[in-house]
Amino acid sequence: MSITRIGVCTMNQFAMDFNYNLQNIIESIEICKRKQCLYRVGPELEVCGYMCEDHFLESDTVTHCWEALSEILLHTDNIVCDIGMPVIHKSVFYNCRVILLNKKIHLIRPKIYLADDGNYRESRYFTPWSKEIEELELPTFIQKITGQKCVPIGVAILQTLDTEIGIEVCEEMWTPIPTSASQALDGAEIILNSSGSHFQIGKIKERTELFKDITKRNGACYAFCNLRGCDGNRLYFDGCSCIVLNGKVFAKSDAFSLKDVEVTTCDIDLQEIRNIRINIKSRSLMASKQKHFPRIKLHINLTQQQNYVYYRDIPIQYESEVEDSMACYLWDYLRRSGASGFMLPLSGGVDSAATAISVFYMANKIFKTISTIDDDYGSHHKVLNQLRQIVQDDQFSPKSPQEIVNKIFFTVYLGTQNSSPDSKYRSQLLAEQIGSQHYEVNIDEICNACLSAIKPIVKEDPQFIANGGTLSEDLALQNIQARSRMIITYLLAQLTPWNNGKQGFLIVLGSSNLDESLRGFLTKYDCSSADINPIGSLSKNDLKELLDFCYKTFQFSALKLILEAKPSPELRPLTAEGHVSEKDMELTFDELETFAKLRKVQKLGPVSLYKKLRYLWSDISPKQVAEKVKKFFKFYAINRHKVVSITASFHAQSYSCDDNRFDFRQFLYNWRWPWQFQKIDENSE
Ligand SMILES: Nc1ncnc2c1ncn2[C@@H]1O[C@H](COP(=O)(O)OP(=O)(O)OC[C@H]2O[C@@H]([n+]3cccc(C(=O)O)c3)[C@H](O)[C@@H]2O)[C@@H](O)[C@H]1O
Ligand SMILES: Nc1ncnc2c1ncn2[C@@H]1O[C@H](COP(=O)(O)OP(=O)(O)OP(=O)(O)O)[C@@H](O)[C@H]1O
Ligand SMILES: NC(=O)CC[C@H](N)C(=O)O
Repeated sequence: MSITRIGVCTMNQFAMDFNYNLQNIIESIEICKRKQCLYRVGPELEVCGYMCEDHFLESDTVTHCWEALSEILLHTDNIVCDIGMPVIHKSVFYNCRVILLNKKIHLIRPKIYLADDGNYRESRYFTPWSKEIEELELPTFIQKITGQKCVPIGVAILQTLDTEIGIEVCEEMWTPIPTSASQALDGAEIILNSSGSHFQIGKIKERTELFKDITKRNGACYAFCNLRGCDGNRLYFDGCSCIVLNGKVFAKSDAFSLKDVEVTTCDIDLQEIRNIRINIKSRSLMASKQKHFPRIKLHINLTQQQNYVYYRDIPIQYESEVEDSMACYLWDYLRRSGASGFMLPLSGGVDSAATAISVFYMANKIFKTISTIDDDYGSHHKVLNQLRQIVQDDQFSPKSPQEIVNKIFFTVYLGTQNSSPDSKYRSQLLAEQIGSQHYEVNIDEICNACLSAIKPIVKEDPQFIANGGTLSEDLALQNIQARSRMIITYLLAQLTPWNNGKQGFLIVLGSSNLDESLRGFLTKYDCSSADINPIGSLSKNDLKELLDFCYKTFQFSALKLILEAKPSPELRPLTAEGHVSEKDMELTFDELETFAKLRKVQKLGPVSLYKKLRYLWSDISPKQVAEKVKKFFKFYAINRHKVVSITASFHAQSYSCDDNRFDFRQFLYNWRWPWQFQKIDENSE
């Protein structure tokens, strides 16, 4: 047997916060030493954090990384430290791994395939490495510590006294022929992948399948090391690091945890890799033809492990990944923003209930963390201290998640003459069950004051359609209610801490969903304009699933009532048939979700989308399909401008329509789409 133990460090790094990141890295190295790991691997760009975006283009960022590295070097006695940071070589920026051992730098390994789709734009900052190994001259203050003038930079396999290690950086694993496959064929037994891989529904499963597949085909130990936490923007890195051997997951980090540093490790018997490889003949044939990678020698024996614990294949399943990721994201946002809590306009509908329940979910996670005293990482103390700082009470010791919610979460029902008693009741009941401090404010007077102000200008009082008015009058009367809600919410967010004798401000949460944003069924600069929107990339159906899951988990009766109610903006006079969103939108939420997926995930334009839907919606005639497709694109085009100014949303879905970072499309269209609609008409005859 040949046993080795690697320390895979999942780290919650904060973009551009060098002190905090360095402290976490040093802590992770010390934990690795305590756990007798001889190789410490960290996530992608961990020194400066990921996403620094255009800060990656500032040479200061790279200089600060070297400064931090000068301290990390002092902790590298008898342990290989594999550190992620940007490096400049011959005036070109590279996204690199820096391999340290015994106060020396042994290799700088730049990324060779950059991440450039979806949420990533790495080639805006970095250049992929495409050369043979070269020599990089170290900054003089580093030379003084390492005693080296130059170190190798390029792609190589690390050769220790007893095994060989391949290095892969995040996106390289997602390519059709991953670098790890070639390195494994050339003899690397352990592959280390350091990543900054964000959360999206279903992605953890997809990733794990890739690791299993790579190690099954080749026989290898694959250690995937991911970042954790809010990236400083809309993404949440889910952590979920793991160690996989020959197709089986042997160890994994806690998913969606509040730990800033976590070291995952397990004992790997390298003999198991060798035995498998020898016996796959087709692999042997391929390996015999594999191009040779240069070797970098590390004078260390990695198989010093005397004890051996055998691990079993661990299933990776997360049924609450959306709730968990949103909760962790909100916690990072809260503790880093300096705010003293959240404020939410709570309407008694699905959307704001989903936002509210994600704050409760966050509190529940905090409560569980601070109730677990025997955790190796001191998370109990760290999280409790952060919470005490936020609530401005150094004795605060909550006995339930509701007690936490009560200190940091404020909700407000903003009723008008068009609001129903049912929605008011649902809002108040949910607030009571989750523990938020709930207010009720009637905004009729504010709307009336606005209308009085323009009285001298307008020819007569505007009326709702139900009272004989035009569509313009009706929309204006709806929008003034919606916009007044936003103003009152911000006013309360600013004054609530002061009113409670506390310092600071509250973060205003928004809750407009994906379907309504795509269709433009929202008032620009109303309650959809907030500081941050946790649910913006989720469809109404996703949100209903989320509420249903939370209802089953927490048994809050308010959630059941909310799920049973018909979505309504309640902005028009109450009539017998009510003000029903789907009727107003002229499209159902199911239809909108289908459009969202086909246009964004499958990248279908109006004509291809129509052709696809003819088969998917075979129960209606091609003409009816054509009408729905044209209706959708008309509304989308008229309203796309609303998405430009929409609140930043937490990214959770592949079909998000976020115009600022994910779904780049113009916002001024010819909404008649004459060319495309003519083709659709020709095809539907
Ligand atoms: N091309 C363009 N580029 C930039 N801006 C453009 C523009 N076209 C119009 N605009 C601007 O946008 C304005 C129109 O947008 P906006 O003010 O939003 O108003 P609008 O789209 O006219 O009406 C809002 C709609 O959302 C519905 N709603 C509102 C609130 C809540 C809910 C709910 O479900 O709870 C639903 C409401 O029933 C109504 O159907 C124009 O008056 C103009 O100022
Ligand atoms: N009466 C209200 N009190 C407080 N906030 C409100 C009220 N009406 C609307 N809002 C705010 O405006 C947002 C948009 O309203 P919208 O009707 O789309 O959502 P919802 O009421 O949460 O859900 P649903 O669409 O299922 O009714 C709400 O999520 C809420 O934040
Ligand atoms: N940082 C990266 O290279 C990430 C890319 C990868 N496609 C992911 O989404 O996880």
